[in-house]
Amino acid sequence: TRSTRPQRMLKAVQKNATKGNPKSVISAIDYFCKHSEWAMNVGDEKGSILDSVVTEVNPSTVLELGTYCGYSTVRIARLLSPGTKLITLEFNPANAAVAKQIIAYAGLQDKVILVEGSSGDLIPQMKERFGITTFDFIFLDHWKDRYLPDIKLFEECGLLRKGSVLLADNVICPGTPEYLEYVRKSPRYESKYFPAHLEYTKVEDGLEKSVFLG
Ligand SMILES: O=c1[nH]cnc2c(O)cc(-c3ccc(F)cc3)cc12
Ligand SMILES: [Mg+2]
Repeated sequence: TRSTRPQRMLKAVQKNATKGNPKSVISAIDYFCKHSEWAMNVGDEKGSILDSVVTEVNPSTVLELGTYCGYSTVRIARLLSPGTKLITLEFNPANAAVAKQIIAYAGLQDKVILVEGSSGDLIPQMKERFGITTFDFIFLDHWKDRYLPDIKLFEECGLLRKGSVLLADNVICPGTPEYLEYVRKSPRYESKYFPAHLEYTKVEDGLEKSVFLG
């Protein structure tokens, strides 16, 4: 039967990237998406903004919502301090299976905890299952309709502390208007918009960085 796009992306990584070299894995995926098949990775333009925020925060506890094929997982994990791990949640088992292999190809498997399941179910389990007190950095990149309920879940579960940074992809395209209104209006967040474009296109999109004020 016909392969899937994530499976073809994995083949492109195995063919064109160097094992153990995260930068080459990132480049191979971007090349595949620019020249072969578009895919919903955060991409290199928004990815550079992601890199700069991760570097600035230098987080000890990291959560990613929406692994997909592991592109942003690799981008984040390659920047983490030794001994720091990131937890990434993926709803789709087939995507998780590809992501696991791409993360391993980059040599970052020891810095990543990949968990299959829905964010709504898993967020309340973070403390008990992974010994998390609060998250220093959260990357929201799963499903636009989950951004608002999930940020409220973070608050309810006491997973945010003064200075926790949330970075959200796709706030313009596909768009998360209710989430944007919430973080921009709430006195408990300091929000900033980073304009960019939808990955591998000229369509407007951007990242919203929101700092929890406690
Ligand atoms: O569903 C998505 N989850 C996470 N990231 C996404 C992302 O970066 C882009 C898109 C997307 C954007 C335009 C389009 F025509 C089709 C899909 C979806 C997701
Ligand atoms: Mg995205």
